Amino acid sequence: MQNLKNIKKTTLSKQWATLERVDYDYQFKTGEWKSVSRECYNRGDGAAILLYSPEKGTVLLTKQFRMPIYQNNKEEGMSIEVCAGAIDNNDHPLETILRETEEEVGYKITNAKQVLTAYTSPGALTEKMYLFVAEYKNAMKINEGGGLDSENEEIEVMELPFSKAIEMMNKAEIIDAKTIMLLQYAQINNLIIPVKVGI
Ligand SMILES: Nc1nc2c(ncn2[C@@H]2O[C@H](COP(=O)(O)OP(=O)(O)O[C@H]3O[C@H](CO)[C@@H](O)[C@H](O)[C@@H]3O)[C@@H](O)[C@H]2O)c(=O)[nH]1
Ligand SMILES: [Mg+2]
Repeated sequence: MQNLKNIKKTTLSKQWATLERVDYDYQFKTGEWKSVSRECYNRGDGAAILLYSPEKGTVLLTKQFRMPIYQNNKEEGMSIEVCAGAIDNNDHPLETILRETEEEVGYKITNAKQVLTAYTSPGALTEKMYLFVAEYKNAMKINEGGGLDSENEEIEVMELPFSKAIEMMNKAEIIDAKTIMLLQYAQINNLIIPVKVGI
């Protein structure tokens, strides 16, 4: 970029993830150069997946306690989300999401389709998320899911009619951005057509 120079990074915190302050000079459209400072939180990239069953008309979601949400609103700490996980250093997003599907919801899927890519909060986070969809079937269930005890995860698996998930999204009971993106993707693309009884 021609309108960006003198980038200087200062690490403000380096623990679980890294918080950096980035100072830089940016040339605005008027031609004027200005010094700008932005804090960037880096916890890597992520992958998420909407697991759906066209036969049953259902989706598999998770429910877990999220401290950052609780910090914002004490009433909303238990978050309903699609299965998701952080991408380990050199993993491919697909490998990550197949592993997370086993750990969090207990299904062994072998394939998934990447449908969207999204920066989840570009004013603050470096995180890019790879969003997938995949069909699941009862025969693919290999364990109860729930996440890893060793990582202090406690994840409730929820199997819901797709229509119920959409209703929960519309009533702001589902308020996680990646989950909303994927539910709306499924809606727009008619992934789950309601079963018509008696036809
Ligand atoms: N000690 C410690 N552990 C942490 C911290 N933050 C996360 N962890 C641990 O790191 C693991 C993260 O679990 P994942 O399933 O890999 O990620 P996630 O929390 O579900 O995050 C997913 O969704 C996020 C929200 O949309 C995404 O930000 C993220 O990229 C990912 O896709 C969990 O075991 C959690 O205990 C922290 O600050 N300290
Ligand atoms: Mg997770």
